[in-house]
Amino acid sequence: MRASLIQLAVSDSEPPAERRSRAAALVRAQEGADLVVLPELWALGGFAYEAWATGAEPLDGPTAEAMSAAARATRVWLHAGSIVERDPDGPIYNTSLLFAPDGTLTHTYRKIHRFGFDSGEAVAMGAGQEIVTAATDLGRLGLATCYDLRFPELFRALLDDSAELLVVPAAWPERRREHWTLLARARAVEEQAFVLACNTAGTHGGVPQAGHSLVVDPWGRVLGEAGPDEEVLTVEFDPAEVGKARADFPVHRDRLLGIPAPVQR
Ligand SMILES: O=C(O)CCC(=O)C(=O)O
Repeated sequence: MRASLIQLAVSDSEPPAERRSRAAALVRAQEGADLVVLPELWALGGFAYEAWATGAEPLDGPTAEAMSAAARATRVWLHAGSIVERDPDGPIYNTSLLFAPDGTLTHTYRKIHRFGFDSGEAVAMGAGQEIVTAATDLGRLGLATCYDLRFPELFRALLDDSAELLVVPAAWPERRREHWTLLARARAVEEQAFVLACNTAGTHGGVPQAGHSLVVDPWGRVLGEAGPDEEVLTVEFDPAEVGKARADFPVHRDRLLGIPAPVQR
């Protein structure tokens, strides 16, 4: 299969409507790909907190509409990164959108681990409550977003739901780039899965982004890695490698499903 990760440069100066058109054109340019991935919160900016309340949109809002049309025109599975979702009955969420090649929105995932400690998502957004995997003709996708990458138990839950291709849109800062590439590889090795990790480039909310989107195979090998700037990273691989890796090195068989309790002293 061929996957294209669109590492969009996100700035505070480009209006969201223009960035939407630009992203849609980039998706349409990926003809021949099977799966196209965009980063986290690329329309408003992952660190542009002050833009979220007014820019939040519903699941049939302008970003979803543009991405559905782009997926349909290009006949690709499109993981359109995430939007600031306005839930009419609740808070805002950081919600990822997956579109089928006919443009149908088949899955959404609300980010479970909110980043920011005492600011940003952690105070402004609701936390997702559901693990999401998606059966596709390419394999089963497991959905996670940015900061989620630091929580291996989420990825174990995705494995337990048969995920083979772990798709991680992000807005990961340059300051912690080493963590980004290291954790993407760690999750691939642990779950014996492909990791497709798509970051933003540029600077939003005053936070320079790391770029360096990457695709990692189930052995932890980096099949392709972007540089720091806007770029489309295209990688070809065989999803059947997941089953082969799990059969050749059946480490999951040795999982202790109940870790022994600590000895009381
Ligand atoms: O965990 C990190 O270092 C970055 C996470 C982040 O920027 C996010 O989840 O938006």
